[in-house]
This record gives sequence, structure tokens and C-alpha cells, in this order.
Amino acid sequence: MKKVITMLRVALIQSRVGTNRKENLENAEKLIKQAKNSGAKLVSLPECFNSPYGTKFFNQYAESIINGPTSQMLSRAAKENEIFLVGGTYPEIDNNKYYNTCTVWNPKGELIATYRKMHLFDIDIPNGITFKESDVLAAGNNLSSFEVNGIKVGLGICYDLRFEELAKLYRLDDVKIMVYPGAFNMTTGPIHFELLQRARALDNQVYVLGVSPARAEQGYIAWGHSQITDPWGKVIAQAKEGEEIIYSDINVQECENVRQQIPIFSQRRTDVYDTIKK
Ligand SMILES: NC(=O)CC(=O)C(=O)O
Repeated sequence: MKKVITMLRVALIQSRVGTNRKENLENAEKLIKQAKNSGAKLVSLPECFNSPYGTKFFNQYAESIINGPTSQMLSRAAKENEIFLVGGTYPEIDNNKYYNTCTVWNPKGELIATYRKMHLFDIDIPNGITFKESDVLAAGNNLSSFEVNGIKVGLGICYDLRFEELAKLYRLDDVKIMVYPGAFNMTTGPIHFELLQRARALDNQVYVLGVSPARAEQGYIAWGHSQITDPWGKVIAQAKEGEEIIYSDINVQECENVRQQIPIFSQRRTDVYDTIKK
């Protein structure tokens, strides 16, 4: 029988991101080491941690996953620090298409999962924010998960957090931890970032890790406030807006406890939902 260790120290790195890729990578590598020295076994970087976030930057900074400079750094950092590393996201080029992609590396430095943002961030809020990732990016069409000590971890990216269907598919696949690298902004961040993470955690009875870049002074201004939420929907760690690492010792047994005590998944009325719709 597979042995599941239920306790896991996680670290979310809210790194500062500028226009210089080399500096972004060096900074991320330094922070990963810091997270490891604080005992973290599962470490995540934020969305677009190696480049500014914006449609005019995606093709300029895009890299292949195979042997690109960002992949090389992530593989080395995972191996040297003997951690599971969720490499935030970076713009990927593959077959002349661009994606917003998350890669995951095991303690041997091997690539064990990739996930391409499924729901592209296309919104238009007058006097707030207009953004259209689909001008440049193609969407991914697959779920992606991996295991840390027998614990299943699922991946989503930023805008994906808004889509309950995606998180539910992971829950139905027995995921216990969802990781969302995500750069929410100064319009939607304050009102939605915490709430959406708590909602996904509560309705799927999973831990939710939301990892933002630190707030920049110009360009796309990320909200920050990276967060760890438990399967009761309670926020157990939250960053402010600057560069910071947040930690938590999570116990995935808590997912089982909530699932047993409030068994909403076995109580779903899937027998009537479809007929009511018709
Ligand atoms: N940047 C995103 O993908 C999502 C976001 O900022 C939002 O949903 O709001």
C-alpha cells in the first residue's frame, strides 16, 4: 500500500519581477534556497515570475520548456534544494504558439508536470482593467497533477481560479492541494483574490495555495497577498504586497476530516441537476 505522509511544509514565494529575465531568475533561485532552508518541501513561484506580465511581453520573453534558461534554473534549484518546485508560470513557445505555462520539478530536478492556462484572462472593466490574453496566447486543454509523498496536487493558473468546474474536476480526481500561481490586479485583487481562494477551498474541501508576484511600481501592478487557505475555507497565511515568502505546515488529513464531517460530495443531487436544467 502506498504510504501517505500527511504533514507538509509549503512555501509560497511572492517574488519581485522586473524586465530583466536574468535578474528575475537569480532572485527566484535565491528565494527558493531561502524557502528550503526554512524547511519547505513544496515550494511555488508566482505567475510570470521571469518576465513582466502583459500581452506585449509574452512573445518577447517566450521560451521552450526543453532546455530553456528558465527550465534549466528550475530543474537545478529543485535538485540542489531537494524540493518539489512549482515553477510559477512563464510564457512558453511551442509549435509557433504561445502559452502561459506552469512546470513542476521533483527533487531529482526532473520535470514531472506541465499545465497550460486553460481559461485565458480576457476582461474589460471600464475605468478598471482591460486585458486580452487571447490576443497572443493559446489556451491549454488539459488538467495536470502530481504527487508529493502520496498527496495529490492539482494545478491552475490565475484566471482559472474563477472557474469552479475546473477545481471540481480535480477534487473528483482526489486532489488535496490546489496550487494557483496568479497575478491578480489592483481592480479585482482586493475584492476577489481572497474570496475566490476561500470559495474554491470550501466547495472542494482542498487546500488552496495562491501565489502572486510582489507589487510592481509600473506596468501591470499585481495585487500581491499570496495566500494559503485550508479545506475549511480559513485563511492560514497571507502575504502583504512586497517581496515575501509565506509558509505553512499543512496536514492533508484535514481534507479527509472535512470530507467526512460535511460529506457534500456524496450528497450531491446529480440525479436531479441535469433534469432541472432541461
Ligand atoms: N490575471 C489573471 O489571470 C486573473 C485576474 O487578474 C482576475 O481574474 O481578476
